[in-house]
Amino acid sequence: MQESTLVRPVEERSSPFAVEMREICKAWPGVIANDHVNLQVRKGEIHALVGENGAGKSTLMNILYGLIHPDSGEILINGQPAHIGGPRDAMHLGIGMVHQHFMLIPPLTVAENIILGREPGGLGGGLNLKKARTDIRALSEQYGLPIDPDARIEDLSVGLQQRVEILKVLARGADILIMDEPTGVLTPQETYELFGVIRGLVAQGKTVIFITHKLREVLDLTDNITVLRRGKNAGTLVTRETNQKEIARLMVGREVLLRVNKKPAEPGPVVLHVENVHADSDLGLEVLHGASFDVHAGEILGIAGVEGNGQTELVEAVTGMRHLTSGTITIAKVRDGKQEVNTDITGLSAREKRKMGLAHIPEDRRGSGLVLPESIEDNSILGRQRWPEFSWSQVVLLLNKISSWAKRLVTDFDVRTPSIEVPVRALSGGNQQKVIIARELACNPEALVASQPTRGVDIGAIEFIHRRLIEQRDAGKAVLLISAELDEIRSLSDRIAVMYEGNIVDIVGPDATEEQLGILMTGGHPEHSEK
Ligand SMILES: Nc1ncnc2c1ncn2[C@@H]1O[C@H](COP(=O)(O)OP(=O)(O)OP(=O)(O)O)[C@@H](O)[C@H]1O
Repeated sequence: MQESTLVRPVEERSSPFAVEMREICKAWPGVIANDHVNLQVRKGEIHALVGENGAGKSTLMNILYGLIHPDSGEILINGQPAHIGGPRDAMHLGIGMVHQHFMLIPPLTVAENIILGREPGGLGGGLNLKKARTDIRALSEQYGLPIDPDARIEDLSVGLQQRVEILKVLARGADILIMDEPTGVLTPQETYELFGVIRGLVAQGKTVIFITHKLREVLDLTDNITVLRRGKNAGTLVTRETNQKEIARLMVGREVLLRVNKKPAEPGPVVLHVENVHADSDLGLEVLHGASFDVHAGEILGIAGVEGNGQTELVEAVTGMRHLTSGTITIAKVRDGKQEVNTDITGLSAREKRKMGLAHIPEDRRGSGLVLPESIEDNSILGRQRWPEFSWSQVVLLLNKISSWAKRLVTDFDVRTPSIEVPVRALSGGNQQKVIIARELACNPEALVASQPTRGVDIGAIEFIHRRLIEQRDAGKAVLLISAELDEIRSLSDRIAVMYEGNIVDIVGPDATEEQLGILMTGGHPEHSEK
C-alpha cells in the first residue's frame, strides 16, 4: 500500500477549503469536548482527524453534520458561511456521514435502504424502485462500489454493509464525506478495498474526513492531519512529512511506546484447559469442530485467524455464553507455582464461570460488556452483584463500598470522566473499554479471556491495555488473547494458536513470521511450526 501515500501537485494542495470550522466550542456537563477548535480541509483531499479517545473528534464531526449544535464558532462550506441546524441542512450543503454503527434496516434490500430517507430531487426521487436500482448500478460503477441492489442487508458482510452506507451518502449527493472510524469493523482485506474506494472518491473530486486510531492507516491513506488533544487543537501535519512517532506524541502529549516491552514468559502449570470443544452457530450449524488448547499460568496464548473462522464462538463457548455440544473446559487455581484445585466448568453459566476465576473482556463492549444508560459506578459491579462482598444486608455500607470501589477503578485505570455517576454511554469508546478492563482485572482472576481488547481505542489506551495484559501474565495469570490485529497478537503472545474453519490448526512460537501465520490462517501448512 506504499504507493498510496498521496503526494498531490501544489496547485491541488492550494485548492480552496471545502470545510472550514473556526473556533468551535461545545461543552457537555463537566467536560469541554471542543475548546476553540479549528479545522481546515481542502477540496479533494483525504484529511485525517486523530486524537485520543475523548479528544473531541466525534463531537466536532457531529457538529459539522448538524447532529450537535456548537455553543459558539463558525462553519464555512466551500468558502461560504453555513448554518447547519440539522443533518438535512448538512446534506443540502453536500456533507454526508458514514456512521461507525450502521444506520441500515436489516430486512430491507440495498435499494430500499438507499431510497429511505433520500431527499426528494436527489437520486431517482420518489419511491421508484426500478429507477433506484438503475441509479445504484450507475453509482456503483462510477465509484467502484459493486453491490447487488436486491440483496438484503442482513445477508451482507460488514464490509458490504459499509459499502451501502457509502452509496447511501453518495446517492444523496454528498461531496464531503465524513467517515468515523470506518475500518474499526473491517477485516484487513475489507480495509484494503475501502482504501481503494476512498482513493477513487477523491480522484473524482470528493473530499474525505477520515477518523481513525490506526496511525498506519493515517500514513498510508491521508494527505493532511489535524490532531486534537483533550478538546483542543494539538497540531496540523502534512502526512508525507511526518511519522507515527510524531503523530503519537502530538496526540498523547508525551512519548508513546509503539512496541511492547516485555520479559520472557515464565509459564507455570495449565490454568485453562479446553479440550475437543464442539459448538453450533446461531443457525444450528456446527462452527467449532473439536478445538483444543491449554493456557498456562504466566503466559499469553494468542489466537490468530481470519475473522469468521470461529473465534467469536470459541470465546463464547469458553466464557459460558454459548452451549457446547461436546467437549470439556477446566480451570485450575495455581498457588506458588502448583495447581491447587482443578474444576470442570464446562456447563457453567458465564456468571458461574466468573466466580470460578474466569474474567472476560468481551468483543462487543456496547452489547455485552456494559449497560450503557447506567453509571460507571453501576457498571463497575456488573456481574458481581451477588457476590458476598456486595451483600445487601447493610445497604448504606454497601453503597459506600460500591462508590469507593468505582472511584478506585477510575483512578487506577485512568478513566477520563468528570465523575463516577456519569452514564457509560457518555464516555468515549476507549474510556468505556477501560471501565470493562478495570472491572475484570480488579476481581483478581485465574484466567483472563481478552477478546479484541484494543478495538477502537487510541494509542495511549492501547499502550495502557497492553501493559495491563502483560502485568496479568507476569502475575502468573493465564491470558487468552483474541485479536484481529496480527501485530497485536505477535507482539503480546508467548505462543500463537491459529484458528481455521472452527479448529485450532497449529500452535506456533512468538517468532512466527506474518507470512507463516498468514499461510496457516488460510488453511496452508508452513514447514516451521512447533507444538
Ligand atoms: N452526549 C454526550 N453527553 C455528555 N458528554 C459527552 C457526550 N458526547 C461526548 N461527550 C464527552 O465529550 C468528550 C469528547 O467525546 P468525543 O466522543 O467527541 O471524543 P472522540 O475523540 O470522538 O473519542 P473516541 O475516539 O473514543 O470516539 C468526552 O469526554 C465524552 O465523554
